[in-house]
Amino acid sequence: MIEKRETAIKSGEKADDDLLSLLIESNLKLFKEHEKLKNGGMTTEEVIEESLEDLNPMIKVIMFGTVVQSVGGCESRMTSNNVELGGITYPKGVILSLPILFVHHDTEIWGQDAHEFNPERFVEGILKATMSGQMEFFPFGWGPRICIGQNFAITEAKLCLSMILQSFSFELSPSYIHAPHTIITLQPQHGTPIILHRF
Ligand code: HEM
Repeated sequence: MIEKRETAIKSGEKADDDLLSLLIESNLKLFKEHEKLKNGGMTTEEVIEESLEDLNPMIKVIMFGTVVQSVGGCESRMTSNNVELGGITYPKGVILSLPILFVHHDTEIWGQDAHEFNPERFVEGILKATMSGQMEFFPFGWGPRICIGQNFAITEAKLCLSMILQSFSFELSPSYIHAPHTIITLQPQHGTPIILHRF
């Protein structure tokens, strides 16, 4: 199956709209730059082996998420007819997306301390944390295209933090530079150097 699809993609045929073709296409691109390819190419086994071993699992997840969002997202997020939302009429063909970062920092929703890291605002639940009492916190998106990794990501974060906190206390290193930026999710541009103290 892999060989058949690879031949089709290499000969310029439009790839099928499914996961296998997306993976083969991105693998072909990656392996074009791979040294081994210059020495006669790779077997299907090597492609499978390499794609499983060489690719950092997190990069695979991000690539997949990005591909799914850019390929599938545009079709499902585009207005198919004129629609009215919040008093504004959008014509057919407009791509709508949720400005998560802006909504999460809106002082009209969260109050004057919207820009402060204050997890205690959620102490009585998410609805009570907003001025409107409405659901306006959606870090993983919402609706049918909500992040499929939500439960995994939350469990992983809780697990990692609780394992670290069992053995270490930690503080932010003075070398930390506060420069958050967004690549799908909000990230520290220069990393987050921390100093660990073993108990
Ligand atoms: C803190 C970690 C994460 C955050 C904040 C996050 C956030 C998001 C957001 C905002 C979306 C877009 C939802 C939408 O379009 O409405 C999304 C989609 C997606 N995420 Fe995540 N995500 C995280 C971790 C993960 C993990 C660990 C995985 C996989 C194991 C993952 C897989 C995906 C996939 C496949 C989609 C596309 C879903 C679709 O369009 O149907 N994410 N994520």
